[in-house]
Amino acid sequence: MSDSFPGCVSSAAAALPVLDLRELEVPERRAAFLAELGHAAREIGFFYLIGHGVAAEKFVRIEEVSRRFFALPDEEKHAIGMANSPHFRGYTATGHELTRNRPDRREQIDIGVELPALELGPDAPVWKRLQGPNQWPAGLPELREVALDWSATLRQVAIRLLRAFAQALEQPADALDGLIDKTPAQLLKLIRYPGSSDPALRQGVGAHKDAGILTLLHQDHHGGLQVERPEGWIDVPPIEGAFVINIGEILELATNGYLRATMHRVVTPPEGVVRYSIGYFLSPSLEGSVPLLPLPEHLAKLALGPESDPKNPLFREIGPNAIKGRLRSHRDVAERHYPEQYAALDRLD
Ligand SMILES: O=C(O)CCC(=O)C(=O)O
Ligand SMILES: [Fe+2]
Repeated sequence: MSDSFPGCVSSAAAALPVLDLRELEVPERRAAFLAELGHAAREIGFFYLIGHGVAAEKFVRIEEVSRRFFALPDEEKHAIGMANSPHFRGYTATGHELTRNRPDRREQIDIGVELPALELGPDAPVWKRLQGPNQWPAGLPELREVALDWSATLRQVAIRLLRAFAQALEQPADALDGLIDKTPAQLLKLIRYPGSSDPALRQGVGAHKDAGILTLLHQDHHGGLQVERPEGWIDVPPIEGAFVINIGEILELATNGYLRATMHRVVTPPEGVVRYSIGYFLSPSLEGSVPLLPLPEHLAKLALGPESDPKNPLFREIGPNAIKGRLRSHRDVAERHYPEQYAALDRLD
């Protein structure tokens, strides 16, 4: 796929490290695992994870329910359109999500933590409206059980990794727990990328960094994910049963840029091919703010400072950051539910 893109470097799977989470529990392998984890997250910001313990049946169930969801009639998907939801949950049709102001060629459903909406007075901070129920399709009742089970399972893997990161940075294992110990937040996205050979429709999802703490991605066998490296964009080919893990901007901020949130994108598959992927994003509790870890001197001197986009600076307070990102990506939700913020959006661009 890469040869159709100038400046794109092709790569073997081995271009990204493969880490085995089982090694964390083996006393004589543990130190080496933590060193590899720190290295992968610092140098590349992306790696494959095997030995994560997620049962093969769970992969089968989530893949199956994802395909069945996208195969529902359009009316059923549109009935749970994200524009209905001030909590940014539900279905987004192809072309309706923007990355850097350009439409992505993918359809998806966003599923967060299933909690009731908060009762809010007029002076409540606007980000408190992010909490609320998901939208579930009437024609696929199993989606709820399977998606919430997958999210709960991946949350445990993500938390194990977060604690391993803390230790790789020579901190106590719970040093980053403050990010997640208030109201839980997370996002599960079931995604479908329809193929096209039109060069104008190459953007499956445009180049971006993930906004959260950590992302665990399950991709099907088609490929299309690419990561930015100093030498150009490299392919991240699928490895069966492995998650692709990447660092989000929150972890970059908490480590003063020692760990890296790396740019990545998805290239539209060729005509006649459909790619499915499932992203689990561990998000910080909205009420919190991002700590700055007191890294030991020998690590601190390697921290680059967070590479903040001047057009989109990051706040340490999590709630305001989270709502800003969602409003920019989903203008239809902004227009319908956040008119005041919608009117101000262009000034942010
Ligand atoms: O679908 C993929 O492979 C990656 C998607 C992604 O990067 C995202 O949704 O943030
Ligand atoms: Fe991403």
